[in-house]
Amino acid sequence: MKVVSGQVMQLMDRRAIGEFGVPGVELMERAGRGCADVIEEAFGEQDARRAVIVAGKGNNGGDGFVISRLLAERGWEAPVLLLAAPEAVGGDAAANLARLAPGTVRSVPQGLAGAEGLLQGATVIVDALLGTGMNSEVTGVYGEAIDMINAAGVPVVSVDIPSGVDAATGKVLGRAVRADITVTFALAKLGNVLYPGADLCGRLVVADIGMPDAVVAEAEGVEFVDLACAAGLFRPRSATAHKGSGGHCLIVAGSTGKTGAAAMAANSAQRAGAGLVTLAVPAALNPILEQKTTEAMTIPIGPEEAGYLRAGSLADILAAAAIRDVVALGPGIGTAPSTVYLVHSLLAALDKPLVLDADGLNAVALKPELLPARQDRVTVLTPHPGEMARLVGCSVPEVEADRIGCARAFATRYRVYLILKGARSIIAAPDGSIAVNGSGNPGMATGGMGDVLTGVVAAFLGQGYHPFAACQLGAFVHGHSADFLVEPMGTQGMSATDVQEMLPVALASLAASRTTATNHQQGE
Ligand SMILES: NC(=O)C1=CN([C@@H]2O[C@H](COP(=O)(O)OP(=O)(O)OC[C@H]3O[C@@H](n4cnc5c(N)ncnc54)[C@H](OP(=O)(O)O)[C@@H]3O)[C@@H](O)[C@H]2O)[C@@H](O)CC1
Ligand SMILES: [K+]
Repeated sequence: MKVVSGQVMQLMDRRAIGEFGVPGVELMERAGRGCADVIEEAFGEQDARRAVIVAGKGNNGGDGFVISRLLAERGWEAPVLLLAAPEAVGGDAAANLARLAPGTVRSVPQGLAGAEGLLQGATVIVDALLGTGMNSEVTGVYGEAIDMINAAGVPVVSVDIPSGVDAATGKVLGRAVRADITVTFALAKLGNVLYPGADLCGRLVVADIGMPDAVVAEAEGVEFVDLACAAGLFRPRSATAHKGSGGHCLIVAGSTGKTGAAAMAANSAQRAGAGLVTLAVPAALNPILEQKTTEAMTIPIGPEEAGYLRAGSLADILAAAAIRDVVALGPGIGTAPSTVYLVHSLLAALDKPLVLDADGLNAVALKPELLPARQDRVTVLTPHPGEMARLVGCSVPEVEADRIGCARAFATRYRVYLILKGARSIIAAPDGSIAVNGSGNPGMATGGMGDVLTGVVAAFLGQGYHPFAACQLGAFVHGHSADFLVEPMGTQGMSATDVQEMLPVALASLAASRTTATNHQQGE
């Protein structure tokens, strides 16, 4: 599903009106109708049908006037609380304001004192205060109205985006409405899918407002990776599959005290569909990993007493990589100077697609200028915000303030693919393309989850997926697998190993979604 910023949506509206001759008032009519239909479907069965529309002076409010008129035509009581003087409303919104029956609108430009009673007995509140045109922190009467809506204890339907949420970033500007349903138009906005906006939207419905296909196709946006998107990217195994066609992953991992990271990365690669997995581990840890893993093969690296990877093992690792399809480097390797030197040497010398995580990333952060030495070879980085901050040389709050911008800038500058982890992981490609992962839950906030992701992404790369697809699938399947665990175990105490063991179930669900989609197409 394509997702755009509020600014891009406004450009799309202008193109539809200017180049394709769709009248703005018609777009507003369709937007209002889309909301009214959702309201009718969700709340229309109730005996008392009273929708209170809280409207601002812009076109978001204009949508609200259409909703009021259409619901009234369908037998609803649909009063409007307008937070501006009627004269302050202009354009298409003014045209729709003029079409409301006398007595429908109560205008309160100065404040809400005395207007609280209007919400009493409401079946639903329609939040039509602010949409893509919000341009500053919410204060004054708009802020009061948001507080009043949130305190009313009545279901809320937000028009386009919960008022107070920035459509470009999902951030709350001052305060924001908490909606039960949000009806957005033509395409979802970034603020509908990025946190905290995503959480404030409740159930998201994308209403078709007849935006011309060319305008939708040419709009600059990002891909939101949901089940349908991931299923479309996924290639189930063919009937003639053999272990050679599943790809062979080499996982270079582990140091004393961190054998679990190596085991989880290897086991997750296998659970995500890798044909074969080999672990290259410090020699002293080999007996432990022989025990911890069953399907994976292991290669002891370095002298017998070695509890960490050393620079002198470069040739051995290159030889191991030469007969494998993809290398994952970093889980649990530690930050010993000799290990860091080894990572730096491998960057240039490894002639295979490479996934770098954890201490592999910390080593790269010391010399990111080495990344271009990989030239056309595929490199995937999977940093969490702390690792991203180290890579860029900034603070974690700076990364979090603009996750998409930060991921895109690094990926394009260093010609790498990057998965910036966190709620709604951002996937960036060297050409600047962005995808936002839609799966996952707070249960994943625990150690080892990154090692699982590394194994999963390596498995998809090893199977020959395009790197951008491998990153999208890797991130989605990782979160989707964890989502299957929420019902039986909640979000506290879920472990990375639990997620690893659920990976085949997540893959099966992608395959099933593909089959359903194909059946639908054939049935059409
Ligand atoms: N264009 C189209 O054809 C279609 C658009 N559609 C709908 O239009 C919406 C976008 O409409 P929009 O551009 O009029 O902006 P909107 O979100 O209503 O708010 C802007 C108004 O609020 C004000 N304001 C801003 N920030 C504020 C704040 N913090 N606190 C208080 N006030 C603030 C600002 O005033 P200003 O500061 O500029 O004086 C301005 O007057 C979009 O989300 C969708 O619902 C659909 O009908 C489909 C067709
Ligand atoms: K709104």
